Amino acid sequence: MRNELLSPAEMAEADRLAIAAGPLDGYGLMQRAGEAVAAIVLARYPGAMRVHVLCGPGNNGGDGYVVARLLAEAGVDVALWASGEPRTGSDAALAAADCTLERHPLSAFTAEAGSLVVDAIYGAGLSKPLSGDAKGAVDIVTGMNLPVVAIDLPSGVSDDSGEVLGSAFRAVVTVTFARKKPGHLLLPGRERCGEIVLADIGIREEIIDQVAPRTFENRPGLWIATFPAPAVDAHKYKRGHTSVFSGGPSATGAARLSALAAARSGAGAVTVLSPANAMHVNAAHLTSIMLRKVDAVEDVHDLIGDRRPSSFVLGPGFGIGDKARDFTLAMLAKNRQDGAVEGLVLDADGITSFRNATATLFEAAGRPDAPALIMTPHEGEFGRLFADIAADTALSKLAKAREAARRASAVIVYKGADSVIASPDGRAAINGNGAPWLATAGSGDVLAGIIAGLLAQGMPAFEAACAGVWIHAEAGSRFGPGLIAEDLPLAIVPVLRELTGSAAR
Ligand SMILES: NC(=O)C1=CN([C@@H]2O[C@H](COP(=O)(O)OP(=O)(O)OC[C@H]3O[C@@H](n4cnc5c(N)ncnc54)[C@H](O)[C@@H]3O)[C@@H](O)[C@H]2O)[C@@H](O)CC1
Ligand SMILES: Nc1ncnc2c1ncn2[C@@H]1O[C@H](COP(=O)(O)OP(=O)(O)O)[C@@H](O)[C@H]1O
Ligand SMILES: [K+]
Repeated sequence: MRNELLSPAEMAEADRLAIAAGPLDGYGLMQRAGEAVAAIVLARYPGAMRVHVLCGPGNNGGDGYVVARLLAEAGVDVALWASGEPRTGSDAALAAADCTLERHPLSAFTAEAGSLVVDAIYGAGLSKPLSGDAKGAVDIVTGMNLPVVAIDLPSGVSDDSGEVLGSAFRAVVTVTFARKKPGHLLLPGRERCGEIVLADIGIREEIIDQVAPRTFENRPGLWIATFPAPAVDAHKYKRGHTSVFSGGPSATGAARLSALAAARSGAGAVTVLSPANAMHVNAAHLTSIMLRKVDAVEDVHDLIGDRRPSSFVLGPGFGIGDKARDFTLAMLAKNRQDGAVEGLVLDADGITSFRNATATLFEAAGRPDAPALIMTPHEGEFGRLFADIAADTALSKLAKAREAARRASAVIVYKGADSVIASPDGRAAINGNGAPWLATAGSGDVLAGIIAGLLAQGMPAFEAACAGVWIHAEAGSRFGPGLIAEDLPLAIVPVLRELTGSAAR
């Protein structure tokens, strides 16, 4: 299954190109869409006493008229409710003309317990918050807790941002066409869609290739081709060396979590870089992970010269201030070529340290041949580096991450229940396999370590970030209740095993 997500403009373009290429015209695509929805309704609700089909004035409503006609032809008791007249000459007007069922005004909508609702009020064309008869219908259906099958999107959910505009249906199943849309994955939209069924309406792969979408669902297919596996003649440094900066004596655990995660993700060698006064604490808790004293910037240069770690993590438990800034800039000043530093994962305190020095950081990251910078902010940290972007209510989480990545010349992992990974080259992915069990202290430290471990093994920065987010989320979701961050490095092992198996096929 392909992973592209289509924005409203891209979906409209795909429709246009598909119609131009034939053989289906706009009404033909609409009939395919309606057929797909009717088939789902008949398969999932064979015993539905009554189906209420709610049609809006646009093409989403057009799909609804097709569904109403097909269900009635199949012998279902259908009640048809309409909000507004389809525009003369539109595909929806053709669909409405072909549907001879009696039409009731949506403003008079009533339903009975045990009935099913097909929501065809608004889809991709949603332009403002639901009001009037549409909002009234949502209130009635929600109040009665009736099952809803949504066409394309639950009405009220923005397909671009996943925002709920005013109010929205909560669907059991949402049937969408050609590809999913960002609003199916971004919160709160994802929660309103229920199960998402993707229907083929005859928009071929070549058409999607022509549209060339830059947004993806974060699934293994997106990055498995670059997922690392050790070569037959691998030795530990060849598998990749990750170094993780530790905080002072009372803040060392976070770095060790990152280090362990980097090692589990396959880096052949991992070193914790510790201030002198925390060496004993770290030494007491490390076994296979190496330890090295690093107090000053010169120590960072020496380490890179001697041990050549290919990736770093800086931030977890590190402390905020000059030292974090100096170390970060020292690493970003190295050249990537000749196998020197591949990249740096900047997390937590590392991010916050640049709150008042963003231009310096972004400039360093934007230098040609600079190591890749991957930043992993949660919402609070994101606002510290990108206050104006964070405050812009016109931007979706996807657009915010994308704009931040471009500005910072960095891969941005904008964390949360719907993490977005964005590359400065414009690609972005939305993650959907997480679970709230991951909201536990130290979980982010583990994520930073997994990404750095993959980076050290030669995975490109965007792919490493996407893979890290997916693996972390998958491990946490499978583990479930009781998860603490210490469990995560081991919990990723079965996930890695499956990925390695599938990469080998
Ligand atoms: N031929 C095609 O282009 C196809 C379109 N498809 C369907 O067409 C849908 C998109 O159709 P449209 O672009 O006509 O858009 P919609 O049917 O989603 O919306 C129709 C119009 O309603 C108005 N509107 C939007 N939100 C409103 C609100 N809150 N209050 C009052 N009025 C509002 C707007 O003027 C909008 O253009 C897709 O979601 C999909 O279901 C599918 O049939 C596949 C083929
Ligand atoms: N409700 C949730 N559902 C899924 N993933 C979540 C949820 N809440 C947090 N996460 C994930 O858990 C991790 C938490 O990281 P972070 O906020 O940095 O925590 P910490 O600083 O304690 O390590 C992130 O990867 C985030 O995406
Ligand atoms: K809808």
